[in-house]
Amino acid sequence: MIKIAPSLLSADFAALGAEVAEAEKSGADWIHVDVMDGRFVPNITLGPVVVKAVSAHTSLSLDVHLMIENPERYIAEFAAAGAAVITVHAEACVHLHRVVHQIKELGLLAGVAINPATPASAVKEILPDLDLVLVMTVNPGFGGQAFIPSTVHKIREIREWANEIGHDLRIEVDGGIAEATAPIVSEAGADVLVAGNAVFGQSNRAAAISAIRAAAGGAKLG
Ligand SMILES: O=C(CO)[C@@H](O)[C@H](O)COP(=O)(O)O
Repeated sequence: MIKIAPSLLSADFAALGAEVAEAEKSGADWIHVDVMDGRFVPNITLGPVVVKAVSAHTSLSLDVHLMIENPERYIAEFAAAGAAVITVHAEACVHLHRVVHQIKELGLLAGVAINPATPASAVKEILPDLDLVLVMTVNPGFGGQAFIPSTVHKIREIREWANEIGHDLRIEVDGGIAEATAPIVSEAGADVLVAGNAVFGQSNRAAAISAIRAAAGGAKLG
């Protein structure tokens, strides 16, 4: 089943409560929360205080994507704030296995993200321990960037590895996902589609979510 996770980065930051409530009403499955520190990525966004505030306005799972250095220092705080999924970057974690298990021990789903220039092999060894792999389809830091097609083969590779070991892995994609790119990533094996501009940038969010879901689902059926 495809999940659509609208990214808060493209929402109205002055009305986040209303924005997540509307996304839920419009058919979103998860809410994707982009946490940026101005060091790992060249942008600064929000922290656990905002995650907690947002969690009061939705019953959907909060899918927290940590684009920060030293994520191990903040995992407990994001868990307490209401995160259901926490994803850290392979490039930001020297002790990736320890960080992944820190997330799982808190009862959350654990994800690892890889940047466009990072090979899929960066997650191969730890794949059995993961609930989710996030294949970045843009360089992290900003919404509204163009999808990078050369990232797609990594989705396929990771899906094959997961199938080989019989592991029920979620593969998430993030960056430039819209009606046109959804079938490409879905056909390759992605099943959680993050969409910022293609949902929150549209006036009719329900129509935007169903168009992306239909495009992705069509590819799977085809
Ligand atoms: O993590 C990021 C960017 O670093 C994303 O979640 C963006 O917010 C996606 O935005 P669109 O490309 O879908 O507009």
